[in-house]
Amino acid sequence: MNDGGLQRMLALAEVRIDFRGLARHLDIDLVTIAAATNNFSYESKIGEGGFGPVYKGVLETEQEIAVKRLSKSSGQGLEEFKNEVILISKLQHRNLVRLLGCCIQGDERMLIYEYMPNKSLDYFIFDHTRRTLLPWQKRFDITMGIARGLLYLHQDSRLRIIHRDLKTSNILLDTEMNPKISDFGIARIFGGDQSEARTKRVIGTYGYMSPEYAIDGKFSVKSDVFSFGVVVLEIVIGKKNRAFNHADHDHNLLGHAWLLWKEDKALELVDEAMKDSYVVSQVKKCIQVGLLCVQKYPEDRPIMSSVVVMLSNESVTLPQPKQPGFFTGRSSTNTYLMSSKENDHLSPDDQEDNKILNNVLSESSRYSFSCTSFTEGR
Ligand SMILES: Nc1ncnc2c1ncn2[C@@H]1O[C@H](COP(=O)(O)OP(=O)(O)OP(=O)(O)O)[C@@H](O)[C@H]1O
Repeated sequence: MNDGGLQRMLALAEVRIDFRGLARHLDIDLVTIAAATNNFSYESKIGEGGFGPVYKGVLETEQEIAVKRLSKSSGQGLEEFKNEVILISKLQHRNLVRLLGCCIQGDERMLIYEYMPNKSLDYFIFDHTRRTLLPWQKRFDITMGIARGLLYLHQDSRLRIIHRDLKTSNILLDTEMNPKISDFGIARIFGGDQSEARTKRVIGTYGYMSPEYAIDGKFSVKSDVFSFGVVVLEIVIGKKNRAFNHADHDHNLLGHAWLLWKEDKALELVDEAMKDSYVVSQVKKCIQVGLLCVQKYPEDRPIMSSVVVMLSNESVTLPQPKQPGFFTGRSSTNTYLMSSKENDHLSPDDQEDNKILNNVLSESSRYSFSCTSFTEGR
C-alpha cells in the first residue's frame, strides 16, 4: 500500500473509532424527535431528498430542528449514514450546516440539523418570483460563502473532504440568507496527501458532475470545483444547467455561457431579475471563474483557495477559460448527443465523451451506475 493509502486508512480508522464516542455524544432518542415533529406529522414534513423525508421540529428548549429520516428503501446503508454523522460532527464552519445529533434506534436512522428557515438556494434562483428577492450583492455574498465553505472542506479542516454532490439544492439558507453547504451523505475523506480516488459506484447529480467522475468514477477536489462552477453559473444566470435549452443551439447552460463569453457578450447571460442591481466587473468575474471551474480537464481547473482569491480580489488577472466539460445539452428528441453537424466540430475526444454520456445518463437526476474495471477506493 502506498503512503497516501495508508494515511487515508489511518484517518478513516481514527474517525471510525471516534464514531462510537460521537454517537453517544450526539445521540437524541426517538421519543424526543417524535415529540418535536408531532410524531412525524404530514404538516411537519418540509421536503424529500434522495435518502428520505425531512421534517421540521421544535425541541423542548424551543430550538428549531430539521430531521432527516432515512427511508428504509433509500439505499443509504448504515455506513453512509455513519459517514454523514462522522463528517459533519467534526466540521465547524459558518458555511456548513450544523449537525446537532443523530438517532439510531431499531430500524430508524435520523440526522438532526439546525433548521434553515429559508430553504435552499434553488428554491429562490429557479423561481420566477422568488428570484427577485436575491439581488446581485446577495448572490455574490452567497457565492463567496459557498466558496469559503468548500475551501474549508478541501483544505482548512483537519480532514480533506470531497463533497461529491455539491449542487444548488444542497445550499441551504439561514435567516440572513447566508449559505450553508449540506448533504454529506456521499462525501469522502482523503488522508495525507491523497489527491484522487476512483469508485465503481458513481453517485451524484447529473448537471453538476464533472466528466472524469461521471465517466471514469474519478473524484478529487477538482470534481467538486467543477460542481462549484456549475452552481456559480446558475446563480448568475438564474437558470438550471440541466433544464436549459436554447432555440439556436443544443448546448446546455455551460456551453451557452462559454459561447457568449467567447463572443464577449457575457453580460447577456445575467439573470433579468437583477438587471438593475449588478456590478458589471463582479458579474463578469463570476462568469469567468465559473467557466474556469467547469473546464473539461481537472488540471486546468483552479483549486478553491485560488477561486477565493480570484473572487475577492479586484486586481487579479484571470486566465481565459478553455472548453467546458459536458457542455452539450438535451435536444428536443431527449438525447444527450449533440446534433451530428455540431458533433463534427468536436475533437475525437469530445465526440467520444458525448457517445459515452449518451450511454450512461439516465432520466433520473440522481443516479448510480457501475463503471467496469475500476477498483473501489473505499
Ligand atoms: N437543515 C435544514 N433546514 C431546513 N430545511 C432543510 C434542511 N435540510 C434539508 N431541508 C429541506 O429538505 C429538502 C430535502 O433535503 P435533502 O438534503 O434530504 O435532499 P436534497 O438535497 O433536496 O436532494 P438529494 O437527496 O437528491 O440530494 C431540501 O430541499 C430542503 O428544502
